[in-house]
Amino acid sequence: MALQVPSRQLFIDGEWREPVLKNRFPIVNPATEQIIGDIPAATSEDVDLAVAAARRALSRNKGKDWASASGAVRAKYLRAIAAKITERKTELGKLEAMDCGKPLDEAVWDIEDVAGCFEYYADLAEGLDAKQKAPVSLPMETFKSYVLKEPIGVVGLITPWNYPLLMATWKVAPALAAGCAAILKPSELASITCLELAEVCREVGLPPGVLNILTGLGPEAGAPLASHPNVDKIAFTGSTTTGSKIMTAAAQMVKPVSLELGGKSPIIVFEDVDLDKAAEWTAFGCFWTNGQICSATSRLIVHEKIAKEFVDRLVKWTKNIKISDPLEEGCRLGPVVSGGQYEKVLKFISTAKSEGATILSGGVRPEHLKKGFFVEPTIITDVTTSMQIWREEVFGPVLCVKTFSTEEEALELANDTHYGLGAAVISNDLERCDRVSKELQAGIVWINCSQPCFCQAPWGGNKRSGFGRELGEWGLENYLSVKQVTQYISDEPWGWYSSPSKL
Ligand SMILES: NC(=O)c1ccc[n+]([C@@H]2O[C@H](COP(=O)([O-])OP(=O)(O)OC[C@H]3O[C@@H](n4cnc5c(N)ncnc54)[C@H](O)[C@@H]3O)[C@@H](O)[C@H]2O)c1
Ligand SMILES: NCCCC=O
Ligand code: NA
Repeated sequence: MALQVPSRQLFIDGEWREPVLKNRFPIVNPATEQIIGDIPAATSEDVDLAVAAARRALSRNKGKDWASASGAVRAKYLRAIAAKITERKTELGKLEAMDCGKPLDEAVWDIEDVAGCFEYYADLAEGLDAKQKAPVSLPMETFKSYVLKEPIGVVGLITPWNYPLLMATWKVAPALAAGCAAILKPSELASITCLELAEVCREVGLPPGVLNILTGLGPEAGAPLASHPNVDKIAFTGSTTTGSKIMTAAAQMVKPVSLELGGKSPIIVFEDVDLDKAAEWTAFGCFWTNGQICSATSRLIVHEKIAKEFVDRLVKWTKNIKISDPLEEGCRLGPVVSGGQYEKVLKFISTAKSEGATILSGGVRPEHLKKGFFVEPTIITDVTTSMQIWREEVFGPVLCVKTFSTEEEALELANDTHYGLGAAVISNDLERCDRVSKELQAGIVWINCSQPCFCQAPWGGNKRSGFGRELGEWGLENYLSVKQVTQYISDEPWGWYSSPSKL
């Protein structure tokens, strides 16, 4: 059953605040196309207030309340947030499903991952205390040196709609663990659960200003955050086009950025596989989260010996996927996130057709669903490497297929992309898998699976998929600044200049 969406304001300085310009915009449930609530629309005026609140949070009590408190103190808040999220797991999962259209079972799984990620970074925050003052070995005994890891400062976190609360958490949890103060700007297409995170922070008594959450449009709320002179770093997940704009804005102030961008990831299926196991991973790799995963393995590269049988089997697996309202039991594919995204996905499919590809399966709205932004899982064959469908990210349930005859050819096809986020290889020959993994130009390689993601392991891409790594210890480093402290420990004078006392 659907839920009432809580009506919230912006979260600034530990309080709910109406946007300065008092605007709001509607939330649309993509499965029903109905308006189910509204969210506040922040503008640069609210960004200024949030940045000022974050600055105060860092300097309050000379930093002792947050930025220079021990990691153990911050870990307590992170664990309290994790506990509240776990308490509200079913409700948050439902709200997520209603907002972005992902099947309820997936949404609840995401919320569990959110709680797990806060717990994980609570552990790393505690670990940080022991790592302070790590000695650096120097070649001169007259000096000694150590390293301090300090929070970068005020960070702007800009996130997408495909995993609304999870993508936010991948940034918020390590930023807070590091001792930063943050301003989160979630996607205007799915912000409900991020506003609930604000409520959770309020309930656990997170110090005011440590996390501020501003909902609003990219150009109105995201852009002023990216270019704000008092924001010390921007961490962004979203499209390559927006990532490039953010990098340009940040460059004006030499502000560091980390960018998790789009992808067009390959999955290579060799001839020695178990067809059903490989078909299920191929379907999961592309159609999970309604195909809206940055790392979706949306280019199938299959050995020509098994191609016909494999693709037939794959079509059977996709025909078995339950497409329905995300809240219906057993749903495995919901609608894409919005009307705009629905039109975009259908346009990709019609362009593929007009360029000469074959829409082997899907490509249309499922007949039994008259409303909602639903697209059937789509498999496209007769693809050439110059076609748009091979080159550009669709961000919808669309898989394109090419065949290969040698390992070398498979790798050439796999690496034939400006992106470099994920890649998968399926084969029973594990030596081959290792060899291929080394050659794949991607930040994440899956062997005999596609998409599983653990908060302990690094996440991020190469080429136009961005740079920097989230998750794991790398995720924490994103929010830490390294300070070298070097001391002269000899009693002797330095002796470089002639001493005036000897004149
Ligand atoms: N690499 C990853 O880990 C990862 C994860 C999830 C999604 N993605 C990518 O995200 C994209 C889909 O998400 P999306 O449609 O929300 O992306 P998007 O780039 O349209 O929006 C992302 C965020 O940026 C904001 N934004 C838009 N214009 C802005 C501007 N000029 N200045 C500052 N902020 C601005 C948006 O409001 C939103 O919060 C896909 O390309 C996908 O591959 C990448
Ligand atoms: N499983 C999380 C993937 C995030 C990218 O879209
Ligand atoms: Na929505």
